[in-house]
This record gives sequence, C-alpha cells and structure tokens, in this order.
Amino acid sequence: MPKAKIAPSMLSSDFANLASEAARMLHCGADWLHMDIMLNYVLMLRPIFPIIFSNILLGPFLGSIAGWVDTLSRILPSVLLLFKVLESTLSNILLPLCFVTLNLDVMGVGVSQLKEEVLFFFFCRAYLDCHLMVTNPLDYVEPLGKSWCFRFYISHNWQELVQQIRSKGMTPGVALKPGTPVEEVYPLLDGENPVEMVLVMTVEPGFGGQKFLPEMMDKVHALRKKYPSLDIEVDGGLGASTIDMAASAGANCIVAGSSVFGAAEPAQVISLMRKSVDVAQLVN
Ligand SMILES: O=C(CO)[C@H](O)[C@H](O)COP(=O)(O)O
Repeated sequence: MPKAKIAPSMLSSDFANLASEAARMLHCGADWLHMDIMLNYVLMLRPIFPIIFSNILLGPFLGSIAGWVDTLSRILPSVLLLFKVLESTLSNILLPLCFVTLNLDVMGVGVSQLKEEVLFFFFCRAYLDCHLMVTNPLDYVEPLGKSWCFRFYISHNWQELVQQIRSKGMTPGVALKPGTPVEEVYPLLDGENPVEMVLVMTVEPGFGGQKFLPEMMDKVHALRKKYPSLDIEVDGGLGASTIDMAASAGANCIVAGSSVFGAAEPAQVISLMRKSVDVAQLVN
C-alpha cells in the first residue's frame, strides 16, 4: 500500500505570510504543501498566483543550493548546537541566517517574521502538490517545471500533458470533480503512459471550509480495489470527524485546509490524520 502523505492546503493559510506559513506546516510534519492554482477559474482568487510564484515556488528553487543544511537540521540535532555556539561567537560577522533556521527547528525559539521568511526561502525544499484548475494547463507546465513543483492535476489534453509534465521532472495526476464518474479516469491509469495519482475531490472545488461529501468514498473504494498501489488523494472537508471515512475507503494522500490551519496544534491534526491512514492500511 502507498505511504500516507499529509498535505495542508495553502488555500487556508495566511496569504500575507505564505512563506512562513509553509515553513510552519513543514515544521509540523506536513509531507507536501497542497497548492490550488485557479487562474481563470475562481476570479476572486487570481491574486494567489503571483504570490505562489514569488513567495513559494521561487523560494524552494533558490533554496536548493542550501538543501544540505535542511537535511542536516533534520538528522543531526547535535550539529545545530555547534552552530549555536558559533552563532554567539560570530553573530556580528556572519549574519546568522542558518543559525536562526537551526534554532527555530530544534529549540522552537520564536524568530521575527522576516527571519522566518528568510528561513523558508533559503532552507526549505517543499514538495508542492499542485492542483491546477485552469482552462489550459499546458501553459503552466513550463513555469511550474522550473520550480520545485512535482505534482500536477489534469483534466483534458491528457496524453500531451502527461508527456510534458514528465519531461519537466514532475509527476502527473488527475483530479475528479464530484460530478465526474470514476470510470472516466480509468483510461488515464490503464494506458501506456499512466498518471500516478488520482485526486478525488470531496467538495466542489473553489473554497476551503466546505462540508465533506461522504458519497465520494465510493470512488475511492473503487479506485483502491482496482489499483492497490495507486496514490489516491482526497481534498475537501477533511478533519478529525471525516479522516477515518476517507482512510478506510483507501485514500492515502490527505489534503486538509481549515482543520489544520484553524487548529491550535496543527502538528497534532497532521499526526492524527497520518495515524488514521496507517491504521486503515493495517486493517485492510
Ligand atoms: O481544493 C480546495 C478547494 O477547492 C482546498 O484544497 C480544500 O477546500 C481544502 O480546504 P478544507 O480542508 O478547508 O476543505
């Protein structure tokens, strides 16, 4: 069975502080960051696109140079203490961007907004789970492919799109709106160049905070039965009261917006969702 992946939906984040919100979610244990790109789709959300590009996509891209620091910060806490000592010694000579990063990660020390933005910009490499709801997704392959963006959802022109997406090093997936029958996705999974994920929308796409549609679980069931190792994602209305339904139906990638960003302890919600997927996989 495919691994659990928890992806907070940045649609529910504070858009004025996207970088720090993204860093916060990664710090809380998120596997991916879910990005809804709705240009030409939901007009009122148009401003998101430039924000995503300037604040999120470019940040991790430039951060690749310092990716090793991020890895170190995760696996070698003792190295961080060494940096902390160095920080106090050299703080006025080498502006301690990296030390600020490390302090935040290990000690949970609060840092200023600016420093936190810098932290994400230089040190985080997020896996961006991008759901494109646009009239011509082909137009977006090139700009997204230049960034650290791997996941892509499609609805039409799929053969050419899948090829283009792969050529940019991203992995293609297809999204199903609530009204679309699950059978429509089978040709994209059974063909020569199949997509690698199916996103089953559990609300009508467009806004966070909507009510989970339990009837969508039939689609998840059908997909899991037919494709045991497929990544199956659900998005919309996922939280403590609905996660078990999705997990037991066979979903392993969970997108959650308001339940994570609205929680006092987002890390606990992320962990609960992961546990629910893991337990369901053991039982099934
Ligand atoms: O795609 C989306 C809306 O189209 C969002 O990702 C989704 O709504 C997440 O928000 P919430 O968990 O609050 O429902």
